[in-house]
Amino acid sequence: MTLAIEVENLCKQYGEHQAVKGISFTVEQGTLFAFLGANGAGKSTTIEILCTLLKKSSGQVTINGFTLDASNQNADIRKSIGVVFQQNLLDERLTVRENILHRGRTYGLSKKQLAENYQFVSTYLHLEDIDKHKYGTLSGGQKRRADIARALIHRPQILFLDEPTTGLDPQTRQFVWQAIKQLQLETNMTVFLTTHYMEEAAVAHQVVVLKQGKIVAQGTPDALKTKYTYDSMALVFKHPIDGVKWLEELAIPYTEKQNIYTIRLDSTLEALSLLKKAEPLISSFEVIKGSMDDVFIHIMAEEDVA
Ligand SMILES: Nc1ncnc2c1ncn2[C@@H]1O[C@H](COP(=O)(O)OP(=O)(O)OP(=O)(O)O)[C@@H](O)[C@H]1O
Repeated sequence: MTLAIEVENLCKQYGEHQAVKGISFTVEQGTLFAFLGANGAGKSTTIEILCTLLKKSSGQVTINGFTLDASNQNADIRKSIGVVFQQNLLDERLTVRENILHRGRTYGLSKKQLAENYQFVSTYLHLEDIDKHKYGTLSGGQKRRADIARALIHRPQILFLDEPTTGLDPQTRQFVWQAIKQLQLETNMTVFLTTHYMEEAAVAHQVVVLKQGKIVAQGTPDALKTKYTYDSMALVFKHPIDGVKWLEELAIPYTEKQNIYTIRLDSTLEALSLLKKAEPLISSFEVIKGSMDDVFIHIMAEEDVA
């Protein structure tokens, strides 16, 4: 196992305010890593430190084997990463192609290499239809594609994405997200992502949840779901009175809302045996899997960390 990112006891102080309070985690090379937290949890601060844009107050960070803030190693880190921020950074007056090629030249890529890399990013981000358009004239989704392409032009080993799909309509969001996932899978690139969309975090290899500058949960999406959520089944009875009697006879705890009775399951399979028994009584049912949304809501509702 090769580690792309190692963070140990990282702290960041803004004057009196401690935004990041001694966090430690690692990211395996070639994986999709989701860094979650409510607004103000310290995600952007952490990303900016890892990307060499902000000085840490203390702690150790290693990116692609280079030590942050060690002599001359920040330049090596910068060459080995690509970053997409929440705000757009490209020049509005230049075309998409001009912007991206200009960026590539700053890495000292040869003409041939630049052309090859442009072809590579264009394939994943589908730039064909926008590459001659001025960046300033593009829609939000088109800009995002160009932003990601710019971050990839030097073929970095790690791509940092700070809320890459925020503000996009659902269709565009899905398009951008598919491109990111495809890239990660096919090129074995490490993707470090912050997002407020839990369905994106649900496909990550590893998730870290930050709250008020501290890590409050981490693990695979499945492990987090097992720990913080449960599956349930919603039942609609033909006659609610009979349904309630049945639930009470079997001592099954339930909640009721608008004549929909929800019960907790130990596993989705438990639904099968219950449904066999309940079949004559019910008019419909739904088995509901615990989701990453539930995980996030549960963690955020827990006692505040000191
Ligand atoms: N330059 C700064 N000076 C002082 N405080 C700052 C600065 N930047 C961020 N903060 C504070 O540090 C904390 C963490 O902010 P940060 O932007 O890292 O959070 P975040 O998790 O990325 O939030 P969001 O999801 O809203 O982007 C917040 O309380 C914020 O107000």
